[in-house]
Amino acid sequence: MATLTQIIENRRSIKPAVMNGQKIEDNVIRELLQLADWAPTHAKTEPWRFVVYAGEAVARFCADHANLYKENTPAERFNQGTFDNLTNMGNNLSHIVAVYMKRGANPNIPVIEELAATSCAVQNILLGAEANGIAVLWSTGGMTLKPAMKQYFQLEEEDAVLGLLYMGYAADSSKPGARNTPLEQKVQWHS
Ligand SMILES: Cc1cc2nc3c(=O)[nH]c(=O)nc-3n(C[C@H](O)[C@H](O)[C@H](O)COP(=O)(O)O)c2cc1C
Repeated sequence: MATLTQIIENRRSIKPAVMNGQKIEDNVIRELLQLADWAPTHAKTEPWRFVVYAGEAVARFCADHANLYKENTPAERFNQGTFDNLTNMGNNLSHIVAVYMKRGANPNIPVIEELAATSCAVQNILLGAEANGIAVLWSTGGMTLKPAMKQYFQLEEEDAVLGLLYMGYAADSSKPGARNTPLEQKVQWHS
């Protein structure tokens, strides 16, 4: 069994294009959502929300996503390749989990904390997926961050979509990672 350090270091973003069509059991997705639900949360607002697309709903969501792009893009900027990409995004994957932050009613908790907590929930999913040999891409592509997607999920003004998790299996999910900036340049250490 991999150690937590190995799981963190080995986790990589895996694009849907290299996923192989193999399906994840719904129960495994539920277990990953359970991990997400253990994220830290200031004042216990628990702002993370998930919309899971499985089975035939995957293709339906991808078609909706492509149509959102078409309906909200001026004709002169519309790109058929982008439309086709969004339409076909689900072809090789298993589940799509849309993640959004539901702004709580506690005004003492700033939005940044709700976003931070929801991001922690996503990382729990990513690490749980890595531990289970599941490939994931956290994507903000297409219409994910656009107002049209917020409307699609019927969100309020202060809520926010954080991303779409494209999940499946891939033959090689253990490519070495790379970081451009040495850690030393990101850390100030006072003692
Ligand atoms: C908030 C967020 C949004 C991302 N959106 C995209 C995306 O739209 N498309 C994509 O290919 N990768 C996306 N990624 C994945 C990053 O490209 C990836 O994490 C980065 O290249 C580092 O690689 P690693 O995750 O394998 O360490 C996103 C990552 C984060 C954290």
